[in-house]
Amino acid sequence: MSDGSVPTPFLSIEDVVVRFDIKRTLLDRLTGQPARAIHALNGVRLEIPRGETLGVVGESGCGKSTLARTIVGLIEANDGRVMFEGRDVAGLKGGARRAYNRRVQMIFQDPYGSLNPQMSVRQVLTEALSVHKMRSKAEIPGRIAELLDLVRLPQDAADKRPHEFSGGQRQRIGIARALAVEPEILVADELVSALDVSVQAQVVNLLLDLQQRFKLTVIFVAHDLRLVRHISDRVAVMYLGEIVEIGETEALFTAPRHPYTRTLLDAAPDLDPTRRTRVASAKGELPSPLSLPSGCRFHPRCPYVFDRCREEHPILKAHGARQLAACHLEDFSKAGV
Ligand SMILES: Nc1ncnc2c1ncn2[C@@H]1O[C@H](COP(=O)(O)OP(=O)(O)OP(=O)(O)O)[C@@H](O)[C@H]1O
Repeated sequence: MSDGSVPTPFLSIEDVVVRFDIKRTLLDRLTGQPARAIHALNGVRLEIPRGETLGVVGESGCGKSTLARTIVGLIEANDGRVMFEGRDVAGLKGGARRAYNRRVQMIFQDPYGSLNPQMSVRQVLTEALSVHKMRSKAEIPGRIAELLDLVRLPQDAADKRPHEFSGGQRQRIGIARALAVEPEILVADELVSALDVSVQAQVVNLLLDLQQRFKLTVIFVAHDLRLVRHISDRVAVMYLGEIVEIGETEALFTAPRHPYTRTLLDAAPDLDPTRRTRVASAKGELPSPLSLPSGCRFHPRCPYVFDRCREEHPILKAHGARQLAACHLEDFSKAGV
């Protein structure tokens, strides 16, 4: 509590803006082209309570990975703040910063790329345990055995190297490495998208078990809506660097409040569309993040567009107790097209 009455949010993302500047070429300079930037995050605002699993979905290029990387501190925001237990992460120094880096762990899509091929699993885990001084030297072998059990790998895995494992097993090693430092938040960016479908469910169920066992807060970035529905308490839908809808998982999946969410759900083959009223879908391609549309960023593709959408940027507003959506229509599913 900050003043004895208002609870301090566990993790809050406050109007975060991230731009990637594009280097001007010689030709750009000669032809007087102005400097340009990719607008990857355009004012993302989000609070994540302790213990929640938040799914983050949206088309490729909408800023999911940028958001994940900004939360763990791999990308610095141009504007806005990431607040952890009421403190601005950008301002954390020394021991406080190291503590944040330990408490918030990222698991990457490609464990092969993030695991040193020369190191055995034992060395990988020993390194993780030593960097953050999690255990004394004498305690490390016991902790490694425990971690292998936790991610359901056999004990002899400790002396093997990454190439001796399947993709799913490597992903378990990545999870064990993250767990070694006893994090409170796990940020999983496309954790299973490189794996076979049959293996995906096993790894996601493992994550779900670990989340419950250690009361972890999980940010689960994924394309696969079926998996997101399975694992998440709430889901945030991103479009062109903004959250256009956020809500409790079942509410959002059964009665989406933003036309873009509906488009995403309609495009997912293995969700049951018969439970939703059919409405019109988005048209066209995702606009370039180099030059954002005016008003509602979704308006050029929205089947329900009207004048206000072209001019006024909608903010997230409540639809009942369980959802927020940034759309000028009160209820788009009742609008005529
Ligand atoms: N390091 C970078 N330099 C320049 N542009 C970048 C960089 N990282 C991301 N971008 C751009 O920022 C935008 C958002 O990318 P991001 O990877 O966050 O989207 P995403 O939703 O995670 O996509 P995907 O689902 O394909 O991973 C894209 O236009 C992308 O090309």
